[in-house]
Amino acid sequence: MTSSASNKDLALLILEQVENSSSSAKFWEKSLPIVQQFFKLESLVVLQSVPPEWKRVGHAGELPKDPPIQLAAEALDKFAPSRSGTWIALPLDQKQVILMNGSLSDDRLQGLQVMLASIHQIVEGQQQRARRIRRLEKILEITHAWGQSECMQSLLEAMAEAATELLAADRASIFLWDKANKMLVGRPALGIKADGELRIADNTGIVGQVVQTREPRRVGGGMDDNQIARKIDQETGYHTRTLLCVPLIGPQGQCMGAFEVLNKKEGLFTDEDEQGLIELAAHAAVALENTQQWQELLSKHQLLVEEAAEGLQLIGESAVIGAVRSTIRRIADTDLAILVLGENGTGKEIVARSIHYLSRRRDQPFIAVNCAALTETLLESELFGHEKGAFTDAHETRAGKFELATGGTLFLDEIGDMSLSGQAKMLRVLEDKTIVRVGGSQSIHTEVRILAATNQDLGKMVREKRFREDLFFRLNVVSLELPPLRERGEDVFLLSEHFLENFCRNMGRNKPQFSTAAKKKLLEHPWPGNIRELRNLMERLAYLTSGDRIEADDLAFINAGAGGDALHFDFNASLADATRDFQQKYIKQTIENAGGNMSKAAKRLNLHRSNLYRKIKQLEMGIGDEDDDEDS
Ligand SMILES: Nc1ncnc2c1ncn2[C@@H]1O[C@H](COP(=O)(O)OP(=O)(O)OP(=O)(O)O)[C@@H](O)[C@H]1O
Repeated sequence: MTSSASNKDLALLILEQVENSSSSAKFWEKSLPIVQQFFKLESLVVLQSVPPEWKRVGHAGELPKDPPIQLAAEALDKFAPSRSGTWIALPLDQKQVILMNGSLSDDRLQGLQVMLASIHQIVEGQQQRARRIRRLEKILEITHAWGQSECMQSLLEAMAEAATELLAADRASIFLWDKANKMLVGRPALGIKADGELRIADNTGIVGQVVQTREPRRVGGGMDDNQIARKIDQETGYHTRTLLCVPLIGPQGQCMGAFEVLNKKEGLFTDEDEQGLIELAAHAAVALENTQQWQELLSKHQLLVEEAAEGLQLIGESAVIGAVRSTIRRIADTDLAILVLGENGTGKEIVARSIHYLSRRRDQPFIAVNCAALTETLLESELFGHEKGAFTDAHETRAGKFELATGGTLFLDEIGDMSLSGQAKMLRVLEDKTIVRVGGSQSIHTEVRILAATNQDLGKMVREKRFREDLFFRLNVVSLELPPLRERGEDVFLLSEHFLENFCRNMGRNKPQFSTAAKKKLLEHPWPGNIRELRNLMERLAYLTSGDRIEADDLAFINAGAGGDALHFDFNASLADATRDFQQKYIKQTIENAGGNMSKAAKRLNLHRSNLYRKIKQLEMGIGDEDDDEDS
């Protein structure tokens, strides 16, 4: 470099090094020799203050054994050049100082300071941006896996590990805020082996301050050291030297706790570390909230499964029901296809549900399809789903029952009513274990357990070629036959008590007792409608009787149910009309059962005799004119 070269030439030369340097150390390595040569200096050293030490960032010329550190400190303190003998100290920013050994006029020194400080600022800015990009890339890489985590403990551990790595710290903990109990729960907890959890009051130490103020805190290196809660250190057996703690702010702006890192491996936590931890904490809060919600959903789901399983009571002490129960227990946890046989209302669906809830599929869906209720075209789309536009009404793509039941159980009720072409499609799916949605072309794998039920004689249907033999064998690996209610003896009474108890509880009334005659009547009835008929009768008794006893006469309409018109409802009628119709029939039947004795009928209906007449008039029944009444 010629002596005529100006400060401007020097600046351009140094700026060139900014472009070509990948780090601040590289920049100084390249630019210090240029400065040294330009000013004919003996040596230069760039020092950075890292309390309580000084770190050498770069040098040119012969490295002095004993650089005048005191001079560097003085220059930094007053933020102006300082001289001592042939040494000059020039502050570059709040932390860095350049020490030069040589002769330099005050004028040239001032020009050099302005130039170096500006270029240093450019270098630092560039380096900061590069570090920020690297940090964000690292955070993205780290946090990618968090979104899929379903286990809180392993998520917290992964977060702590990521923070120690990102900030070159020794340890990290996440404190979740249990606001209701005013506690902070730290996990993973340092030195606490018992359950890996550290519980402290939410106003304790730096963590307490951070959650209360929602402001980050940095402590250590002599500054505010007394604020470190040594009580926690004593408890954990760990010595905290430096600490950085930021709040965990959830997606809705709520403070969920704090993220804390301890003991930076070298020096103190910096502004950039703080920024990095804030960014990491933002991702951590989202992942924690998702995992918390997921776990809440999971436990709610498990609670619902428990409730559903507990609510499924297969009532009955008869030998036949005992045998059904023991078969269910034996086959439930296999994946065998089971065909449940029995008349309508004998409990086929409740048996299928019991099998599902006793199997390892209990946490997965139980999906029931009534094959009789679906037309042939509907059946296919219902079972296998359809693609958008597959037919006129297919406005949306919809998954079929097979897909919805994946992992669980598919119950095909009234399988005997499935058309032959439906049976062929069903057989193909059972064999291939794949379905294709209507209007689609992609094969979708399904993994479901099939349970089927029918009230028809499938063997006879096979012989008459109305049911495919191959499908019959596939569905009928094990068959379970449910006897009609009339063959279950005393079970009728147990079921009656069970249903009546449930209905009365729902209504908030005490369960009435059956008289001996009423019980006899229940046991003698042929129950053509099976358990459903019995259940409906108990519902009506719960609503329509009011005393604490049920007499045989109260059961009058079970006979009517078998043949008469009392049980036939017009389901097109409004509720008001249906109620009126029911009341008319019920009163008429009660009067008949009482042999036309209006006082007896009124007593049975728990009405005053005159009120019964008023009711009859109001319902326009045209019977039992008060004057015609012969009883009393
Ligand atoms: N053993 C039982 N214990 C308690 N409740 C039962 C029992 N069996 C059946 N039920 C109840 O009786 C009603 C009819 O039972 P379910 O629907 O299981 O019969 P189903 O044979 O599937 O009828 P369908 O053939 O009409 O489909 C349901 O309310 C069911 O909960």
